Amino acid sequence: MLFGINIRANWVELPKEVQPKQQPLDMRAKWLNINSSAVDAAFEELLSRPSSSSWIVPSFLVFDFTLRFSLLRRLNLIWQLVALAVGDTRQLPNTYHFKTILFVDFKESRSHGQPNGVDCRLVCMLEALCWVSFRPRTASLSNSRSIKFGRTFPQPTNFFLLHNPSTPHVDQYVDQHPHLLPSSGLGTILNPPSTIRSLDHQLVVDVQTILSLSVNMAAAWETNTMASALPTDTNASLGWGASTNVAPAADAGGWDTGADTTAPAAPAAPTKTPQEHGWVAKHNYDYESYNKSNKEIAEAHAVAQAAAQTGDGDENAEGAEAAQGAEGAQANINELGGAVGGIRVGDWSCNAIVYEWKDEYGDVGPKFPLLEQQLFGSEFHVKAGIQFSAVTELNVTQEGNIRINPVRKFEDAGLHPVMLENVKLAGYDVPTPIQQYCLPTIFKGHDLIACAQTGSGKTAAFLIPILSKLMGKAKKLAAPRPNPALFQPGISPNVKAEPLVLIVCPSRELATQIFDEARRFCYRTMLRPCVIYGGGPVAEQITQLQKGCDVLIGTPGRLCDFINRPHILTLRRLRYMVIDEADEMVQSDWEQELKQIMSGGDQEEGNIKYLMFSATFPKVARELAAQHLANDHVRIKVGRIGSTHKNIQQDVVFVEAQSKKQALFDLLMSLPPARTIIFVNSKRAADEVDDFLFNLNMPCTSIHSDRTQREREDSIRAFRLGKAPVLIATGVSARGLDIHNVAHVINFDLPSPQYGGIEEYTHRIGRTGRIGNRGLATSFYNDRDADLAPILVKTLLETGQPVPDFLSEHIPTNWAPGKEAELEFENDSEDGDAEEVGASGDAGDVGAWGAAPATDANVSAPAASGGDTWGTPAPKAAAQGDGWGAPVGNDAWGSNAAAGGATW
Ligand SMILES: Nc1ncnc2c1ncn2[C@@H]1O[C@H](COP(=O)(O)OP(=O)(O)OP(=O)(O)O)[C@@H](O)[C@H]1O
Repeated sequence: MLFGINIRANWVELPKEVQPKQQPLDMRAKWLNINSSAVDAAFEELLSRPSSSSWIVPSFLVFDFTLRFSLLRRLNLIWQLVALAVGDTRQLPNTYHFKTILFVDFKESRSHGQPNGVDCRLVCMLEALCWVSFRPRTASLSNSRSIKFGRTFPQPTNFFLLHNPSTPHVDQYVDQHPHLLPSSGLGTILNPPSTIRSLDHQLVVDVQTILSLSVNMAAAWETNTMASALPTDTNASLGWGASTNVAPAADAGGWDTGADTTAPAAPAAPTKTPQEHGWVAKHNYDYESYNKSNKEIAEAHAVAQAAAQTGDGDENAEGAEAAQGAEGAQANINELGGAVGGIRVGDWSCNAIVYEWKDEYGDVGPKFPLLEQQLFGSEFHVKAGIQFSAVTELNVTQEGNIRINPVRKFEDAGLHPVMLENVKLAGYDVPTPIQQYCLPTIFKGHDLIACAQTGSGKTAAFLIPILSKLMGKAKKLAAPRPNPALFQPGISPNVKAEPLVLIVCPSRELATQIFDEARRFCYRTMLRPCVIYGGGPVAEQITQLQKGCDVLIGTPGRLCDFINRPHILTLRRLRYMVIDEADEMVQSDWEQELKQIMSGGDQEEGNIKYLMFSATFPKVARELAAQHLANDHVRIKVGRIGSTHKNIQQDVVFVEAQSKKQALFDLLMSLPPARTIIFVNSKRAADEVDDFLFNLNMPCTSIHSDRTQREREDSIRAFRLGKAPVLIATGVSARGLDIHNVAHVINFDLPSPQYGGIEEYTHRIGRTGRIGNRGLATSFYNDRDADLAPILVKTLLETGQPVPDFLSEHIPTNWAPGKEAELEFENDSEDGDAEEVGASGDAGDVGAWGAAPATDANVSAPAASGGDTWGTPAPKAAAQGDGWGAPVGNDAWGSNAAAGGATW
């Protein structure tokens, strides 16, 4: 049975008798039938190919892989379509097998374009194929999923891939996987690559026609009828079909205009392409790199590490570098495989290069110029911006029995000399306010809750003092470790990880980012940082731990997994535990994990200092957090808890739901191209928006929790490097991300209270306007966001942002310019006594933390003490208003502004 029909693009319902009756087969999938003569001829050609007579029903299955589903949904879709296609043997007299399965793979869109996307799709296809050919009469759909590769096909199957030339990776994939060919016994694939290619040429035009008709399957999924998924409304005002998912004409490859066709008029094409507007070309993936096996990656890694860390060390470094000359240095960088920040293309973030300590180094390790360049020299690091001084205007409030004297200069902080050098190498001239208070607090050994705006340097606020303090003691405290020169995974004796510092954070991306920062500050020291996170390669993470691990950064699930394997990880030596994004950690689903981690060591009571950090800290989270800390813990906040920064311009525009995608595209095309993050509230929306923009040639990528870890890391890397300067993300996956030159954040969906509300809003927009840079945040608002409106308006007023007319009813009645301090924010209110201690004048933010009355027991700033006798004098409380360093000229749109030549 061939489900053929006419070119008028009807989506024809599956005949009643083969419609599945029960879940999970109760799908709304329908058949796309095409009657174009050219396509039909090609189909006939396919059908005429030899096949086993044992096939009961020759039929076609057309899979449209242009859809952007998560891996799970893709699998479900495939399974369910296959089930539909073969018929339900419980309902039908015969088993329907396919003679031919035709996979239409025509468009490289983001998730498809990703290397793992390719693998996933082909794996899905092959699994589907296995299943179709193999399905026992009694097998249920769920059982069938357990069918694995390696089983031989009972009958030959024709397996076709149709794809257009813009997706050469399919050919590459088949070329690189000869085991898929018949000789392996894994079925008969009658179209070796050459056939695929010739088929491709025959059919490409028609495939594009199919494409133009089938793009909207996703909408049909929801609407119960494929017909409604087709554009029926030309909606002249927008130039788009009523269905927001309908692809634009620019992408569609043209509608068929045959005589019997009543195809809708194509929507108006955008007048300019993104590239004409100055956006970089959309990014093609480097499949060669990403298809490397873990073994190949590990080998390249070993070579690179050796290249980065050779030479006699410090004293010769300058001379060696000079001798190397520009050419030599370049050659060495090339040996790092085009690595940026010590991570090569295609490598896992957990395998990024770290400084490998050798026993013969004495107290301080030698310099390695190439490694130094990788760690500190990247142009992709966030640099302090022109508005750095604005950070100092914020009031600092501290609370608790202890009073901390801030340090105004790194030189006065009693840092280990190597740390001081690393701080300079990182380009930090002066500490930010949160650092001014955290450094002495941590040096003095207090537990701490610290709250400061997004992008204000909280990571360094804990890393610098902790690592500096440990540097002098590492030899005494650290666990034994193998000689890095001799270490061989699987052969060297197993050494368990016994970190001194544990940093826990909610997202994988944040974990790897903190790891990057730790790699910098551990440079030339014995302290070895490692990162472990879900989705990453377990074996490789264990290998890293076995090389030595003094500073461990991790996400809760993977941490608990390793803690439960005491031969891999023990917390018995732990001295510091840091919980980053602490409000998220204490409030979310991690209660069990956090409990296990906090009590997971057999350390002596009181040995561990607990430190909690976040930019937002609702009262309930603060109370929960405080339960984990010592009674005399210090609490520090910079500005109002959860406040946004006035370096971020916040625009709110009214956009109806159905117009959002068009509005988004128009917005991106109305501003100079610049690195942009677009936030949505669901994984599905992330997929859809990404598809929409990508099909309009916007250089975008996306990330959410259903993506494989490979895809996630690759997306972030592409965004960080500017290859894909538009990132679509769900909120959680982007918490804490610190990416150079993010000039624009767009809330495509505002975070309603069930999506994190105003705290989530603060974190999202805080991806721009970091560390003194200016940024723009645009939020799409419509009536569905009314719940958020009152607090959103106060947030706007607090930093002097204009309130749009449609939100003016939410302006508090007693509001007047200059009364920012009187705005009431529920989550900031407490009833205690606190002392405002820092920064410029304007009192008005007192009493945020409550609890014990403040005493005047000034704690002097740290002398070079605690065994770290590094000879630096104890810092004096410097006068306020140390300049914040020269502006680095990193203005909101900065150098990106130039149309036609955006630099990322
Ligand atoms: N003293 C400093 N001078 C210059 N740059 C700094 C300084 N301290 C930190 N930075 C840089 O500022 C950027 C933001 O820091 P970080 O990511 O720690 O912010 P954060 O406060 O943790 O933000 P979020 O709440 O969004 O996670 C980083 O790129 C960091 O390297």
